[in-house]
Amino acid sequence: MKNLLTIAGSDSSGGAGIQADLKTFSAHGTFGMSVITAVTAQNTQGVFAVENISPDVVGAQIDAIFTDIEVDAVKVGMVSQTEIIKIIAEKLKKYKFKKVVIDPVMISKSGYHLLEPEAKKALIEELVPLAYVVTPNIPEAEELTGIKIDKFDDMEKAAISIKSMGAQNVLIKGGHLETEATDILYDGEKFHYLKGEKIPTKNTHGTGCTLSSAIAANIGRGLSVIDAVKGSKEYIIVAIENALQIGKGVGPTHHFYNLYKGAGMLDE
Ligand SMILES: Nc1ncnc2c1ncn2[C@@H]1O[C@H](COP(=O)(O)OP(=O)(O)O)[C@@H](O)[C@H]1O
Ligand SMILES: Cc1ncc(COP(=O)(O)OP(=O)(O)O)c(N)n1
Repeated sequence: MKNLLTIAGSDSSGGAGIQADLKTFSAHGTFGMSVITAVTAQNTQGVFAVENISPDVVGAQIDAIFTDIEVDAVKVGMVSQTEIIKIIAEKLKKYKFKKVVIDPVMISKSGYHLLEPEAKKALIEELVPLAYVVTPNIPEAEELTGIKIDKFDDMEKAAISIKSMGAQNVLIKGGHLETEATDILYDGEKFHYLKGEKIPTKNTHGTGCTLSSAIAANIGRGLSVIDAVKGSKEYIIVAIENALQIGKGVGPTHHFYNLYKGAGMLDE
């Protein structure tokens, strides 16, 4: 059994954040653990309140896990404040932990700023350099790089720019493209296109969280970056195809074990 850790915010409606990550870890046959950075009051229609956890308690949660349990991979999601980002970076360095997937969550689909604007600098300087894989969506890649993204060429330029910030591998997610959902992985040498058709659904709450935690699970299971990302792309497609029409707004992706066919997991 592989042990996976998510460091992220709680989504009360269960579609994104810690809850999506833990469901994804379970669906990948791994044991999920969580360090909670913030509690959000959220549903399919929006984010209504956020309470950040103190940096000391975030740090104590990380210590509690790393001093006791072997961790195979970490995913970092919502981290709203500079001091929270700093303590996470400090602890990942202290435990010399390298298999880190960073989802640079900034604004929810409903438009709420999950990253306080003044914390962007710390995200770029402290966390992105620790990423084995960083997974911005198009608006996040634009915000990180200042590059306006209209076409694949711009996604490639943004990936090069984010790689130069210190991340080892950059996955620019294409869920915000108009006509297709093609993601681009840049490993410093090659661009790998993960082609995807746009599934006609409004129920895409938690797609970014689901994809990044699937990548972390696959890396924790020992897959190469490209195989981890390919398997996760298969996983997110099935999770979106089976997304749930619950609530009055944007419904969540759905995870269950026997839907998963990516990365040969069912053969193990
Ligand atoms: N309607 C869709 N059809 C198919 N794939 C999608 C759709 N929306 C998002 N995706 C995929 O979901 C993953 C998450 O991407 P994205 O939605 O851009 O992230 P975020 O939730 O961070 O905004 C990517 O692999 C993207 O291509
Ligand atoms: C607590 C929490 N963390 C992250 C997000 C963002 O989720 P994401 O999958 O990137 O996209 P949306 O669900 O916002 O569309 C969140 N909403 N809440």
